Amino acid sequence: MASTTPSTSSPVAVVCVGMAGSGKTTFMQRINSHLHTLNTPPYVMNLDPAVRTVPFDSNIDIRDSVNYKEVMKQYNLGPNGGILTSLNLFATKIDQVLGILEKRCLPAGAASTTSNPTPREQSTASAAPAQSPKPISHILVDTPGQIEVFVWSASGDILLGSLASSFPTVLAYIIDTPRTTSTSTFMSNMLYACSILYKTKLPMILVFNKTDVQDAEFAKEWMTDFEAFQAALRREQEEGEVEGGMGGSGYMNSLLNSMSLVLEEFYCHLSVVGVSSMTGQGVDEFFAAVKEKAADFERDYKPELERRRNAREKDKESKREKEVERLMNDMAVSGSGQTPASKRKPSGRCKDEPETVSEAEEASSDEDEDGMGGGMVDQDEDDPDAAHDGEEYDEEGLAQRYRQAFGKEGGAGSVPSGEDMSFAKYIQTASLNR
Ligand SMILES: Nc1nc2c(ncn2[C@@H]2O[C@H](COP(=O)(O)OP(=O)(O)OP(=O)(O)O)[C@@H](O)[C@H]2O)c(=O)[nH]1
Repeated sequence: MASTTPSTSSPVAVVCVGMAGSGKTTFMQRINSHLHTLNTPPYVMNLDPAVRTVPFDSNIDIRDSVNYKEVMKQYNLGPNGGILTSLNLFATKIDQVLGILEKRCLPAGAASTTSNPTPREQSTASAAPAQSPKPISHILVDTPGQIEVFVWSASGDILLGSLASSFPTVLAYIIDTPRTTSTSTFMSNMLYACSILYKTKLPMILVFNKTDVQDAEFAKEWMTDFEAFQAALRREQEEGEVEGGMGGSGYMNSLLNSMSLVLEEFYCHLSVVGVSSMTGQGVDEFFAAVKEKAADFERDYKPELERRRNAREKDKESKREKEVERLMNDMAVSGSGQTPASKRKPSGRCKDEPETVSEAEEASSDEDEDGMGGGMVDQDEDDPDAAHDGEEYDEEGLAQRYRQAFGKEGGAGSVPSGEDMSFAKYIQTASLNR
């Protein structure tokens, strides 16, 4: 997978997520036209496969690669399954997508991969920001309305993780302000935002949208002043008691009270802006928050991302080493003078040694479950030449792999003797008997 260390001149990726109808697409349209007005056109990606029309020009559009309706038909899926599968299919092209993004958006020489332009790129080449004299400062990403399909799916993980490995990435969580004025819907929205922050581990901006209909000051106050939230809660309770509504529920109130205390810490990590995608009010404030969060990404989030990536690599490496060690042990068990006599059967075969390939595979998978070894797969993953399919998985290939394993561990002089090859021999015998 392509990975480039983002430099300070890297564009910032702004990923818009939010509940259905919160105004993601309208917001994207607004910030897109704002950047065009400033003569700093962004690079735009649409990841919503189900949207019929997009009110802005996108440089990369998932609908060019995946036909959502066809996916639903072919896999016999409903709308959400169709979106999820379309995203999965698109995620398989992430290397290509990153290649294009890096080529178009990173300063010359910084891109780690190259790629051919997509048909859309070719067709919109004249309007593409790549041709613009100014470097790209922002990558804008619109996501499907079904927020959970993107945020909680493996493909969403892959897309966000890949983006963040190449560019400072910021989440813009769009909130429908007029529908968040009650303490309970406000708290539900905050908990959802908290879960996304926890899941993605990316810096987040809360965008209270539609401020032309409902001012967002109340929300900002609730997030900074615990007592203001409590007062609103009491007010709702009194109204609820008068009207006999849910506001009077003692359980709900104490839960909301506690949640607001718990979330105080979470609020500190967020930037909050009120925006009207209709009028453009608050957009400057939003871009100031993007700048701040991009700096946070470089300072706090990137080292953590790199730490996790290194830990994954280390884990992979140690699994590979364990696997080679296991093979060495297997061969030692079958070889002469290396296994204690007490552990051997009279035939020379260890009592735990499997008789057939399927037994060996079972044993290997048992070990994997126990966390004892990474299996053969890891080795093959990193050695495409070692990849095989049924017919080619012959004894010669096996012998060669054993020789390689020995060569790696014990040097050229440690190629096993005829007797030491007994493990390979029994596999040969087993495969002849199959
Ligand atoms: N008054 C007002 N209406 C808005 C604003 N932003 C969006 N809307 C309206 O909210 C509705 C939903 O907007 P969209 O942009 O389609 O929302 P979305 O989140 O992209 O929707 P899905 O992708 O279908 O989930 C539309 O009717 C918009 O016109 C705003 O700032 N003010």
